[in-house]
Amino acid sequence: MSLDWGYTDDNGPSTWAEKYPLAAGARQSPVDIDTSKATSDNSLVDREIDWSYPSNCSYRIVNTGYGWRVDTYGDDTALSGGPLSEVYKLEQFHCHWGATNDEGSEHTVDGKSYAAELHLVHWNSEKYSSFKEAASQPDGLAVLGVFMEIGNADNAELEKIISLIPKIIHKGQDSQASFDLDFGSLLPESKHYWTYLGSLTTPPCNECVIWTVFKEPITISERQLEVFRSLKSVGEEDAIEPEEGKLVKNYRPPLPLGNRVLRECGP
Ligand SMILES: NS(=O)(=O)/N=C1/NCCO1
Ligand SMILES: [Zn+2]
Repeated sequence: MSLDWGYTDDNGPSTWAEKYPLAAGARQSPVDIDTSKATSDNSLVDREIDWSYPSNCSYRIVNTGYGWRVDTYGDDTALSGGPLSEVYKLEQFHCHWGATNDEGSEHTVDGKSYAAELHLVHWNSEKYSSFKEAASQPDGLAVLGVFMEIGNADNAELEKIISLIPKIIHKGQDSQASFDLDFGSLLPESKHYWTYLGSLTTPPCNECVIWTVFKEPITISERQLEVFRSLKSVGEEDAIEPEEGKLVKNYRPPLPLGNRVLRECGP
């Protein structure tokens, strides 16, 4: 069964509002980060953003049909401070990329795209009893956005995930693995970021996300990015030509910031 949304001309971002009306809202993500509009806020400095993730844990990686997603098991994870008033738990992380290296990130900075963007999705476990409930609330989710640019070397931490992708080439396939993932290495050294109120960038595009987009990118190699692009959006049983159904891009282009406030922490 084909997806009722995706990233092709037939089911891509320009069509989503037909089936998912929230996608046409005024608090949508991603946005282009116009650095001239960013305002500093001392409260972001006073309460430094802080995270705690386990070093070794079992994870499930799944091909959702629109990318890879690593489901974590939330316990022993915590994200707090910065723009957040409560403690949030890590639910999952995933990535967005493009067909070529000059596109792929969802957020852009002064019109510049990066080659990919990593999203660590957290939910407000202090106020709400489940991820599903939190995803229906304006302060329910906190997503960390990390830009990825092409570097000469492989990203060793990402390689632990990328090495599993050949097991989930087709939509619906998953793989269970326990590995010692150093999340700290998936995040940039600098804690400087932009933050604004937005939405999920995938349907149903709920306007429930407090976004934190780090200013400093991490690196990924061209080879590693090509592995992302080898994923397929169709199931193994879907008889299509080998080159068809490749997930060469899965990013939503920016939406208007409108009258939302864009704050920054750090130069
Ligand atoms: N790209 S995103 O905004 O993180 N999208 C989602 N969807 C479910 C959880 O995060
Ligand atoms: Zn995402």
